[in-house]
Amino acid sequence: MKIAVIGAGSWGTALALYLADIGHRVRLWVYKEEGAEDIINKRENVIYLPGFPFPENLTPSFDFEFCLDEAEVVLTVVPTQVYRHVIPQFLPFVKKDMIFLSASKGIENNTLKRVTEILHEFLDPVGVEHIGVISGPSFAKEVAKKYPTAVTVAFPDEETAKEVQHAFASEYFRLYRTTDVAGIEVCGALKNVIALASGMVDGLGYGANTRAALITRGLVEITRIGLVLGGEPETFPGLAGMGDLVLTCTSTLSRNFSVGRELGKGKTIEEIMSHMRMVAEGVKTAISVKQLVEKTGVEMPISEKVYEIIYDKKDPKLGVKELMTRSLKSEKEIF
Ligand SMILES: NC(=O)C1=CN([C@@H]2O[C@H](COP(=O)(O)OP(=O)(O)OC[C@H]3O[C@@H](n4cnc5c(N)ncnc54)[C@H](O)[C@@H]3O)[C@@H](O)[C@H]2O)C=CC1
Ligand SMILES: O=C(CO)COP(=O)(O)O
Repeated sequence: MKIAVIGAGSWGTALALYLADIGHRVRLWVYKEEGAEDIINKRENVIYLPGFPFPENLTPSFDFEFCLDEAEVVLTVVPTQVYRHVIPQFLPFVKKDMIFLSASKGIENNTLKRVTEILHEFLDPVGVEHIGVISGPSFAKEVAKKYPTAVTVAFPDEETAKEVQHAFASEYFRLYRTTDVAGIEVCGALKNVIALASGMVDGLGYGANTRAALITRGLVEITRIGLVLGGEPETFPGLAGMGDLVLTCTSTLSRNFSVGRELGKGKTIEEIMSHMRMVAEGVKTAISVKQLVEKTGVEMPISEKVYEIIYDKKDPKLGVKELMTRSLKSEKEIF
């Protein structure tokens, strides 16, 4: 297949390398920023994913027209909050039979749109029919190292999901398919906020008990809002739900976990972000979650606490205490 990957961060690059490795023709759009010329000239992502040279069927470029030319699949992998600025730049080169697939994990601030909803806003007028999402437990570096990985691909119509599933699968990258686009996207976005909380309790010096409680109750919280936002119940225990939640809540490879850990140790978000070039989507998604709670009335105590710690500068230790001393509940209560 001819594939355009929009966004040469660590995940866009890992996916581009992977898809080239299994024989597709891949063009990788690179955002023009300091040092980005090196990615093109050295044919290696020396900024975001060093150590993995590009094969000959993977071409990095700053030019959208070149990247989208003849593309059958367009994989979008930029940070959630910049989609609205990036899409208009490639829109003139979109053809209606292109398949769009988001690999980003977040919810846009203020509009509270999932990434495929942002894509629909721009691509529906062009007549693009197939817009889906790929998500699941998948650290870029581990995919680049070809470690066996399993993710989920979702499209509203099963046939397109099946087509992408088969085109993308290999002996070290396995895909499951579903039609639950909303559920998959909500899982991918919200696990980042819980991963921040998991990092915080690690930074505070708490142990495995605390982390296990957080993951379990985090999944309840994700399920609760996910169902309200149209997700299907089977999605939440799956790869994009429980799978990715466990991955990012337990590994220092996760940027969200790592940022949470620094917050737990007492640093402010401003200090942490000042020397971080990569994106930790949960930091912005926490704002969307607060807005979602206000809009829907759904209770999301862990995520709300993450917001308060980041933005209201609440002491993380106090945050944990407040969570632990909430009114006592039945475990059967989801809502
Ligand atoms: N890194 C990973 O292991 C995984 C990341 N993701 C998701 O992929 C998405 C992209 O993240 P990463 O590839 O990790 O990025 P990254 O954190 O490695 O790099 C940031 C990327 O954002 C780009 N960027 C910054 N400002 C921009 C702008 N104004 N316009 C266009 N691009 C801009 C940078 O050029 C760079 O490519 C996120 O939603 C993330 O949650 C999903 C699965 C795994
Ligand atoms: O989503 C991811 C792995 O599935 C990556 O998580 P981080 O963005 O926290 O690094």
